[in-house]
Amino acid sequence: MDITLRWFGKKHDSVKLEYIKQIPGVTGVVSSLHDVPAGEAWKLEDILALKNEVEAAGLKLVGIESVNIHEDIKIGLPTREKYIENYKISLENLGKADVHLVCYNFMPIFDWTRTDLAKELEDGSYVLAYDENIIKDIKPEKMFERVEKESAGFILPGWEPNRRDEIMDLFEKYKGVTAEKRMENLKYFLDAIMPVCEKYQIKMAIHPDDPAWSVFGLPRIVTSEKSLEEIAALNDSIYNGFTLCTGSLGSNLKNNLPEIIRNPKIKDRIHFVHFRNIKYECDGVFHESSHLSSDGDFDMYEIAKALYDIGFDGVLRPDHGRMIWGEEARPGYGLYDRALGVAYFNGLWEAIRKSDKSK
Ligand SMILES: O=C(O)[C@@H](O)[C@@H](O)[C@H](O)[C@H](O)CO
Ligand SMILES: [Fe+2]
Repeated sequence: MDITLRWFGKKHDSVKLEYIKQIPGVTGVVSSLHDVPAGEAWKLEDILALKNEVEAAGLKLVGIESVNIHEDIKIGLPTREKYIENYKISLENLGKADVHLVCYNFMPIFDWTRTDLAKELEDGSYVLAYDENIIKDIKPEKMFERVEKESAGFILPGWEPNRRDEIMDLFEKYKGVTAEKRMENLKYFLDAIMPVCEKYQIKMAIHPDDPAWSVFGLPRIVTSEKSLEEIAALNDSIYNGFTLCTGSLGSNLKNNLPEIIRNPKIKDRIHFVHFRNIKYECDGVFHESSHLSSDGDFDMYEIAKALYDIGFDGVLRPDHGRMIWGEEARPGYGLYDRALGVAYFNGLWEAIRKSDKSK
């Protein structure tokens, strides 16, 4: 297994690769070409430059998070052909650069949604939080203002200010695009790219919708055990797989994470794990918590145990962390609490491994 951290590149991240390297057990990072807009083909030289930079710090570039999908592919417009071709070129170049994991999502218009990027907890730490009551009453354009104001000067994935103008136009384009249609569009995309993934052994890992239900009236399709089963069935290739993001999928408390991990139709397709915990305050209102089971709603031991039991040997990373010890960084992506998350996971994993009587 590779334990990694997400790194946004020198230009977009306050966390240094050298510091990531100091976290016990971390072998690499997942990163992206954050300046390439969704839909454009990635150049081999740019990928190699990123890879060299990571390797110079003694780490591996274990995967890409994310190669984003152009909205026309998600909507199923005729123009998708061009963007799918570009996606295939990006994959090919990643394969040539020896990168074999790609995380992506199929969320309409927005990536993850939060209503508060710096909610202060009792202990003085700051966390990302979600309140369905606010989302219910707010217009999407307003969300941009909210996010921009609170993002400490960093650009958040999916909420790039230059996307604001597209938003209303996109809402129009999404009208009438049902969940079923979106699933078909995902199949169309997967069928087109899988031959390239097979050729270069690139594991595609779709990220669940966050939160795991529809927001702003836009249907979301990666929200439950059933939807993961459906996605696995869209294309039989093992390269059509998942990012098991505990915090996203688990935001719907009906989703039983250990059970989903053990599901025979899903388990071999889990290529990437985002390991984190959340805490519900009341219905529809939650905040991200420290990784510790007792601080949140998930039993992190049971999640790690399920991963151990299925023989998980892919890539794992802590997902978001709290902002602690006065750190200033991208919301959710400070160094300190994510490093604590890694240490905690390492402890769980060692204990599970050593108590395995069958070994
Ligand atoms: O919540 C996060 O920060 C990430 O897990 C997602 O933004 C994730 O990178 C994307 O959805 C994957 O495309
Ligand atoms: Fe995630």
